[in-house]
Amino acid sequence: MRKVVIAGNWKMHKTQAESLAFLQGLMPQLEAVPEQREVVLCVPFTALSLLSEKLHGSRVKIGAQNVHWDESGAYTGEIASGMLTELGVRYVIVGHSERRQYFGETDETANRRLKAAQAAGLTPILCVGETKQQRDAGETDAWITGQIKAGLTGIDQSNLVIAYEPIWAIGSGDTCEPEDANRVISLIRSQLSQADVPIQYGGSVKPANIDDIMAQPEIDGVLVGGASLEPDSFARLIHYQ
Ligand SMILES: O=C[C@H](O)COP(=O)(O)O
Repeated sequence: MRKVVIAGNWKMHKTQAESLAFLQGLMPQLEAVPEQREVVLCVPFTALSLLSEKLHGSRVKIGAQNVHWDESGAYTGEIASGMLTELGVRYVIVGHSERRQYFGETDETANRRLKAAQAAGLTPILCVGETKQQRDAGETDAWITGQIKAGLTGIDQSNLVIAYEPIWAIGSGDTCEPEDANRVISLIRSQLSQADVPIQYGGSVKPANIDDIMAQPEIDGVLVGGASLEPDSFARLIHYQ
């Protein structure tokens, strides 16, 4: 049976003080989360240490939002895998569309980051997704197929999560129809050599649509931005029906 992974991506939000306030609201709502659901919070580098300590032994695993491919070196502003594992970080987002759009990341650099993450024992969450223009041109399937092929070259699929995030659905309130997301995720799964890789959907997931999204047979979880920033909202996503 495939694992379900419900992950929040805080992006560039929350100071340490704000992170603590979030935890105060979330902690009482972590009881009775079904065993097979993995709950992850991918937080800014500056909050990793604090949250890792506070959430130790809880149902919530900590994730980072990026990792460099080298173990150390002259890479100003970058963070190495060993710096994350030392803090108890378990997951790391790789190749998010915002990294690709604003910071020049590519399938090739995503692939290198994935390898470094896995070598350190981190579970990478590889993000793929098409633009509105590509979707309207009927290029979604070819684009996603190419991203998966390039991103996963030489990757161990036994320690991997994939997130399908159509770029036009991110932060827009314009969610992909659950059946449509299910179809693309099925296409991604058909390209994998391992059957048990969890594949998430991401893009304007919120309490109002989580149940419909998680009812789809191919969708194994969600990667959530905006709706992961408030404890009550994130708790509702964790406790989807
Ligand atoms: O990583 C999360 C995605 O970019 C989705 O963000 P969103 O839930 O705010 O649309």
